[in-house]
Amino acid sequence: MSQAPVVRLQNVTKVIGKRTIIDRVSFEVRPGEVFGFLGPNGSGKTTTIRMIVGLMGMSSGDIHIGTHSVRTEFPKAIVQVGAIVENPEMYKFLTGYQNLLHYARMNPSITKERIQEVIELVGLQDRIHDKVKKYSLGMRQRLGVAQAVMHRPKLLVLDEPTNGLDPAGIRELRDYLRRLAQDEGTAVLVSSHLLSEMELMCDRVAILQKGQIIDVRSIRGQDGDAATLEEVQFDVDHPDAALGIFEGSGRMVDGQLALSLDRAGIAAINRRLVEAGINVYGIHVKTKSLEDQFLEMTGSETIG
Ligand SMILES: Nc1ncnc2c1ncn2[C@@H]1O[C@H](COP(=O)(O)OP(=O)(O)OP(=O)(O)O)[C@@H](O)[C@H]1O
Repeated sequence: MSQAPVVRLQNVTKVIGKRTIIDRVSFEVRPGEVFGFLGPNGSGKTTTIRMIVGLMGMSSGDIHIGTHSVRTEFPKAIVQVGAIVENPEMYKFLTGYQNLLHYARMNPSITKERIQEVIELVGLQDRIHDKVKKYSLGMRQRLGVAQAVMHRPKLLVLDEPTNGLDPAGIRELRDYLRRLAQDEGTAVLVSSHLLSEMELMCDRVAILQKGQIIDVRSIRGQDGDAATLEEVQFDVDHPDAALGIFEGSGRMVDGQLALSLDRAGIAAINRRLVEAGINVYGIHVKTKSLEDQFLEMTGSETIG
């Protein structure tokens, strides 16, 4: 909790014509965290990701990458990002290695040692000198990730990276994304419409529905075990002020501040509210599995 977020969305909104496609979306991803952006098809994941990487403008709100605003300091913000949003462009008649060399030439800070490092990171060392046209989808994706992280971005963004992968490919993707987060401290943001995949891969997930974040919660404890987290509502006299303190992790439910917390978290949040001069009249704990919540909120057809 103490580390400054790598990416921070604050009330990001996108209006197209008369439709609000993205409605006040706020969340943050911290260094070394694999963060899932989960929602049914059409909920607005791609639109949000396109705004993060500057492929689309925001109607209101802001996104910071580190300390730089995507709105007002785009060049400084985007150099800290590696992304695969559409299919990565690869030269199929070149080898994987030649493709990486080609991209490395555009950035003088990328050394041969770094290229070797990213190849090992994504586990492509045995096939890197084969032509890309011989690669499976999973291998092409690894090459795409290797290319996206060569310049050591603080944030890696992948839109629906599990699409088309078989279970083994998904497991491999999970393993190397976790390695990247742990070894290099990269913050990883991945979108998916499949809860089962997000649960395997992510530390935390935000659930998006109809352009709104309806939940942000942790999936793993620091030791890698599933954390026992609960939805906790704080009945307070100034809910808006309380929400302001926990922007990014808190949300408003029935006029009350709601957060996903473990037992220690409940006590800590209560203390912070009181210290901020906010009166707490009640604390309500609701235990529900992520799957239960996701089903309830978005309908069963989207569960993988
Ligand atoms: N340029 C656009 N003009 C109008 N509507 C748009 C535009 N782009 C996206 N939308 C609408 O915004 C909503 C969110 O789309 P988006 O592609 O972001 O969803 P998604 O969660 O990524 O879904 P999927 O997984 O199907 O790609 C959809 O209802 C879509 O029709």
